[in-house]
Amino acid sequence: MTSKTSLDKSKIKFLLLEGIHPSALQLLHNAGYTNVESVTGALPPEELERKIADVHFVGIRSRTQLTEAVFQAAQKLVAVGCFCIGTNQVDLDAARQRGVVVFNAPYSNTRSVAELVLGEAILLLRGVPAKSAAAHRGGWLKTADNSYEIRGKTLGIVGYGSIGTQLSVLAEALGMQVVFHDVITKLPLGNARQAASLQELLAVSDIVTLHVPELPSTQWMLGAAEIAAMKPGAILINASRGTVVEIDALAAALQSGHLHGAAVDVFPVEPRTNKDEFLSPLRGLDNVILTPHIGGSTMEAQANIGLEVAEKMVKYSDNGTTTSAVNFPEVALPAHPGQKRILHVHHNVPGVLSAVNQVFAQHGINIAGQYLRTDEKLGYVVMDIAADTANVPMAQLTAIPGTIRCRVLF
Ligand SMILES: NC(=O)C1=CN([C@@H]2O[C@H](COP(=O)(O)OP(=O)(O)OC[C@H]3O[C@@H](n4cnc5c(N)ncnc54)[C@H](O)[C@@H]3O)[C@@H](O)[C@H]2O)C=CC1
Ligand SMILES: O=C(O)CCC(=O)C(=O)O
Repeated sequence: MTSKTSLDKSKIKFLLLEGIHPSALQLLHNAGYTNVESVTGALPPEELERKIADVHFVGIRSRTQLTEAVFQAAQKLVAVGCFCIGTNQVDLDAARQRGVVVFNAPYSNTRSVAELVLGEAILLLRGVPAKSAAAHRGGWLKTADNSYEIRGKTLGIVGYGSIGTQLSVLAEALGMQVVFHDVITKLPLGNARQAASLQELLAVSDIVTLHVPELPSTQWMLGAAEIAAMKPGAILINASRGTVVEIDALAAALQSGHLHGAAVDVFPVEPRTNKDEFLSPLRGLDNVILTPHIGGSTMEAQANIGLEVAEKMVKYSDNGTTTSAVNFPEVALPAHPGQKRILHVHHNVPGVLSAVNQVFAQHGINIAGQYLRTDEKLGYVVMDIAADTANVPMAQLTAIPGTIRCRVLF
């Protein structure tokens, strides 16, 4: 159980890792948060644990692993901003157990990923990666053999969410037939159709592209058997997560000629910084486009993500708003000017709200506004009380059984 009173804005420390776009820094500064440290790459675990000890807000992308040990070291942390879609790099339960809110940007780089995948599909169907590699070595592979238009080909999309559906629309505009597989029954856009199973999708697709999150159920979902079930001469694209495809099985299928080509943006192990060496069994295969996890790395996407996630962190810091948090009940209590605001985070067990209200009643403190939201594990209540309340009974509020964190915001 922890309790603290809000700090002056200049004392609230932000740590932004992995080269987050300057739009985030600008937004934080404009909102009065000037104590911001920006770091280009991801930090090694020990350095991260040391650095995060006095940080209130941390911003990361996909390479920083926020583990139980990191949260243990981050005693002052109140929120995490994932400047990306995926949140698999964060131990969301460890964060929630400590009352740490996690935000992300669920849509800002969707279009960038969809465009890259489509571009790669066209290049691979024409054998461009291999022809380009040969030309760099002085070769000249002028031939139409094994070169195809994208028009009329079948695109198999695994994971028909934000990226999958965006890609579906773009692919149909180019004359492709779209078939998708999802664990949920989804409304097909345009002329797309939902396959009865992953096996059916693999059997009919000329290009298979993966857009599922990293989950226990998606781990290694494309292994040797699934790759063998793809059409001979098909193409595989993975811009989801590196744990979705068995990379050795993919390398073998490319070497044997079963697959015509592949584009891979995400890997089971990725270098932490741009100075670290990239190691992969796919290196040296000319029919493979290898990219350094840049599916969402466009100036447009990064600038928008910077604004979106920084704004979410500012709103949480300024007034306790958790709208669109990924691990927390969503609360947005309108400001009641001139009043004190208290945040109380607790385990979702019976009686906590009633105990909180009893504490205020005992002290004759009237509650001007109160908003409680719960999920299956957590309760989060934001309360406004009269500004002239001389002493907020923090010790009593914090002592209520089930309390995780209680603080006076302003
Ligand atoms: N390469 C890159 O730079 C980027 C990679 N990504 C990755 O792409 C993933 C997908 O992003 P969004 O489309 O925004 O996510 P989303 O959550 O909108 O869609 C994911 C879809 O996958 C489905 N799904 C989940 N488990 C499945 C399974 N076992 N089989 C079939 N379908 C399953 C879900 O029902 C959902 O429809 C992200 O979770 C992230 O890991 C996202 C952005 C950039
Ligand atoms: O841009 C990044 O660092 C990560 C992009 C990504 O994989 C995501 O948004 O989930």
